[in-house]
Amino acid sequence: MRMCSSAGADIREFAGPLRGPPLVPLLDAIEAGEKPVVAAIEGVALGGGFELALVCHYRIVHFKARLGLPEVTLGILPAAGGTQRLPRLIGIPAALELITTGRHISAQEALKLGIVDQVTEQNACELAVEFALRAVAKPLSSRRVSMLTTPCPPDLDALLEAVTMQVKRKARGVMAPLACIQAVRAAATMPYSKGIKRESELMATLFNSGQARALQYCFFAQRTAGKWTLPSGAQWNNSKPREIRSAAIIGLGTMGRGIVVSLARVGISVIAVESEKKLLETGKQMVIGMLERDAKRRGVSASLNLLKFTLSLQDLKDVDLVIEAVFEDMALKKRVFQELSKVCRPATLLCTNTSGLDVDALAGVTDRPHLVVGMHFFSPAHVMKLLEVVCGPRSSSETIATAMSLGKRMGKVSVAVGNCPGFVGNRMLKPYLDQATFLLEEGATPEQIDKALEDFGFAMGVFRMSDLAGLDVGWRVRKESGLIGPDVDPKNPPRRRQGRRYCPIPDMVCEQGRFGQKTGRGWYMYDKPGGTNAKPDPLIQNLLEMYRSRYGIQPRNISDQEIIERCLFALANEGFRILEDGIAARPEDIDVIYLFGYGFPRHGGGPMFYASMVGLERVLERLEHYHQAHPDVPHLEPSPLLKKLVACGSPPVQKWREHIKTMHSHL
Ligand SMILES: CCCCCCCCCCCCC[C@H](O)CC(=O)SCCNC(=O)CCNC(=O)[C@H](O)C(C)(C)COP(=O)(O)OP(=O)(O)OC[C@H]1O[C@@H](n2cnc3c(N)ncnc32)[C@H](O)[C@@H]1OP(=O)(O)O
Repeated sequence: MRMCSSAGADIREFAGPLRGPPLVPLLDAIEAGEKPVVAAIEGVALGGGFELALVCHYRIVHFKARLGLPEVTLGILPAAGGTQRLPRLIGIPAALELITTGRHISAQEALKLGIVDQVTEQNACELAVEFALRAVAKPLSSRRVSMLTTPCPPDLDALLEAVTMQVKRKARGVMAPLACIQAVRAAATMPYSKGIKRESELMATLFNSGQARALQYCFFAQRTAGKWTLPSGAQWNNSKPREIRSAAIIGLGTMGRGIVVSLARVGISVIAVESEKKLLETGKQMVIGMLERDAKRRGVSASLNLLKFTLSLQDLKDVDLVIEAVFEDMALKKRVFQELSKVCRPATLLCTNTSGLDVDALAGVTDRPHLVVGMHFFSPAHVMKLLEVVCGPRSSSETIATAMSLGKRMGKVSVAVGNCPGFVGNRMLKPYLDQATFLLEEGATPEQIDKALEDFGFAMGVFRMSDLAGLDVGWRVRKESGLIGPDVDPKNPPRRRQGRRYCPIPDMVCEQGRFGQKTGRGWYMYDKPGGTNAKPDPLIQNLLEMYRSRYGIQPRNISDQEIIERCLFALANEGFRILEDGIAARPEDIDVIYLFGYGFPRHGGGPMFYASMVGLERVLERLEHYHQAHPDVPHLEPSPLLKKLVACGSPPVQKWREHIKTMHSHL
């Protein structure tokens, strides 16, 4: 049997009624056949493709092939016998690890684990034919994997318990890995005929679950997100990116260092620029350390020869692309861009790593606005997968294509977005953070809000995340935007700014020098500056109590449901506005940004998919309810697009585009 490449079942088919003959009896029949069947595997054998290989009597694999059972990442389990055959073939511990993580393995690892019989650098198909001819005379009984007895460790229960705990810790609230463990237990404790029934029952519980729908949506959303289009008709598949051989990074702070590492490890020459000798030296040492650790982990040599460190912008005259990563200050960035305009050759692309400033205003101070684009990395930039490519109204299609392709080369999930304050991710963060602090005023604690969000599946609750990011960043932005400081009208009521509700608690926390993990104190307390172990701080509790009594706020019990609804529906509501404004082209783009940049749980699909899963009508009703209770919070007022979608019968996410008037207008 030749398997050029099989990615398994067609995932799109899971959305509708399943067609075709049932797979399990078909596979059982191949295995039970009297003629030897040899699988020749090239490319990939994943999911159902791998399960098909498991019913063959022998497996020959090309050395570049990859194998795996990634079903768990789609919210399901390998339901064509995979959970029953793999443990029989390689034992419980190894099978559990592969099935519960869904990771792909190389041909060499498959050989080591005993999954395949031979790895070849030649044509796998030709070798398989030779193999089959030799196998004709041999008995097949020991080659029928379903007939084997599962090698069972003596401490099976303890092992399964340990893996269950590990899975629960890593993937809180996720159903599929737990069902996988139960299916593997069946392989250890039941004959194949019963185990396969158990596999099918477990699959049935997962198959129609919201989690499976969300995870399968994420699979396609991630692939859709790279497919940008502009109103001009220019798009991902008709715009040629430029080849980037050399780049320069301005600023060796946390972001700059991460970007240097991301570029150098994919073979791009990098010139790193700092303004002072001491900063340059510190940055250089840190970059070298990061690259060396990264290379050691990947078993390659560190590409230090690609790096150059300098104090002079003059050294950038020949680079293909510059990424500015200086302090988040518009005047400073403008000075840098003016200088770059003078120094760099006319064809050099000028990119900014701003997390929310106007990319077009920066383009406006250069001699080449069409070659200016935002490349918003997420911290730490060498670890986080997300890249927002911010398209100004004057960015050319070639510039966008180049930034998107460079992101892909660096292993990022790149999403093209429009230019507005905060772009997509940080613009949506504002209403989310506001709701969290309003809930504090009303009676919740940081740990209660974080727990509700972490139980929902977020990698980190909003306060722990803010402590990690640094509270001073937002404080500075609020000062610059006149929300605090001398510009505030003294007649302004204390908990209102610019005509709407304002919570000053985050400012009060910063006034005490509590900037988060880096100062050892923030919304939580830590063992030391830079510590990561967050503990509730009685001082924050006191601050909240004093604050409430000063403003006569009677604290009330707030349910987890209210926390989730107010934080997440406000988040999605801003997402609808972003779609209306044409800042994101598709709901999938917003979801991918939140999945890869903000720790939104994959099994929730992202804020927009989550809203559709809850039901748009319900989201609208709850937002109306909360807006009525808090009329001074405009973010809670349901967006016109949400209302329109509900009026149109709440179409699925993939159909929202048909209802959005201004699609692409700002990209
Ligand atoms: C009450 C009801 C009871 C119901 C019981 C039901 C029982 C049903 C019995 C079912 C039997 C189960 C069989 C099996 O166990 C289930 C499966 O096999 S699930 C599928 C598992 N496979 C995967 O998860 C693989 C997914 N794909 C990948 O990992 C990668 O795509 C790749 C194959 C490694 C290739 O990667 P790249 O080269 O980077 O390319 P892309 O990722 O960009 O993909 C290119 C293109 O292909 C599309 N695509 C890839 N795989 C699939 C797939 N399996 N199905 C559909 N489409 C796929 C991908 O989307 C890209 O297309 P584009 O989106 O760009 O148009």
